[in-house]
Amino acid sequence: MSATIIDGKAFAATIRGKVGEHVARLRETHGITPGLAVVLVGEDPASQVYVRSKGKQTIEAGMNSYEHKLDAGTSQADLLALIDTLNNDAEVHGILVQLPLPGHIDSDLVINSIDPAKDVDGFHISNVGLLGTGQKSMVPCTPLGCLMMLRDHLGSLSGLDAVVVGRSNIVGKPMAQLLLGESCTVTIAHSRTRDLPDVVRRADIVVAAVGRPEMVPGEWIKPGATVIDVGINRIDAPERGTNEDGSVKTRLVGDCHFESCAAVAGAITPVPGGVGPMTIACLLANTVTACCRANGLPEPEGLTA
Ligand SMILES: Nc1nc(=O)c2c([nH]1)NC[C@@H]1CN(c3ccc(C(=O)N[C@@H](CCC(=O)O)C(=O)O)cc3)C=[N+]21
Repeated sequence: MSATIIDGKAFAATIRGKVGEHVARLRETHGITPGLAVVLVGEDPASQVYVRSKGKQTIEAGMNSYEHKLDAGTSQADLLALIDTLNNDAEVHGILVQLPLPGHIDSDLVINSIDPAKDVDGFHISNVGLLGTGQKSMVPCTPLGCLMMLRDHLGSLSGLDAVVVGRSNIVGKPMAQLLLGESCTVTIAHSRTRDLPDVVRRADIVVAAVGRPEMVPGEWIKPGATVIDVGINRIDAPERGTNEDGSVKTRLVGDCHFESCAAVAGAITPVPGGVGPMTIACLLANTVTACCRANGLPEPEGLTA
C-alpha cells in the first residue's frame, strides 16, 4: 500500500473544534446559541446511523439540538406544518429533513418549503442555483467535507482533472459545481457512461458517489491520484462469523475497492472514517454559518466553501 490515508475522522474532529470555538464566542459576545432542528420521518436505517452521532455532536459543540421524530405514516401536510413552525422559530438556525422520506411524501416539495437561509443541507432549489452561479449559498455537507479534505491534501486544485462518479442531487452534482469553482476540469460519470474505466483513469481527483460496494477497482486509478470515497455500503462479512441470533456479521465498505485503490493512489479516504465524519462536521459548520448570517455577524472562518 502506497497511498496516504486521509484521516476524515481526525479532520472532522478539528472542524468540530473550530465550530465549538465559534459557538463559545457567539455565546460570550452576543448571547446567541446556534440551534439545529432535525426531522426524521419513519425509520430508515441509514438515517438512523446518521442521527445517532449527529445529536451527540451538536450538543458537544455547545449548540442546541431539536429532534423531531415522526412516524412513517405522518401526512405531508403535517410535515409541512412542522417545517413552517421551524422556519418561524428564531431559536432554530438550521433545519435538516432526513432523506429518504416515505413514498407518500413529495421530497422536493418538502425541501423547497424550508427557509433557504436555514437549509443547512443545501438542497433547496435557491441554494442549488446560488451554488451553480458561484454566489453565496448553503453548501451540501458531504461535498463540502470532500472539498475541505481535497484542499487540505492538495492545496490548489486549479487545472486538475476531476471525475465525479455519480450524478445525485445530494452529492454528485454539487460536488461537480464545487470542483468547477476550484477551476478543475470536471467530468460527471454515471451508470450510462461509456468506457468508465478510461474516464476514471484520466482523473487526478476521483470522487466516487454511486452507492455500489467496491465498484471502483485499483486498475481504474491513475497512479498518484487523490481518491475520495463517498460510499457507505454495508455488506455481509461471513469471514467475521455470525451474530448471536445466527445472522451473518457485516462490515462497511466504500464505492472503491480500498486495498487495490490504495496501492496506486497518491491519497485515499477510508470507509468508515473518511467522508462520513466530515459530513456531520460540515452540518455543524453550516449551522454556525447560518446562525451568523441570520444575525448579521461575520461568517466563521475556515468553515465555509
Ligand atoms: N437530509 C439528509 N442529509 C444527510 O446528510 C443524510 C440524510 N439526509 N440521510 C441519511 C444520509 C446518511 N448520512 C451519513 C452521514 C455520516 C455517516 C458517518 O459518519 N458514517 C461513519 C460510520 C458510521 C458507522 O460506523 O456505521 C463513517 O463513515 O465513518 C453516515 C451516514 C447522511 N445522510
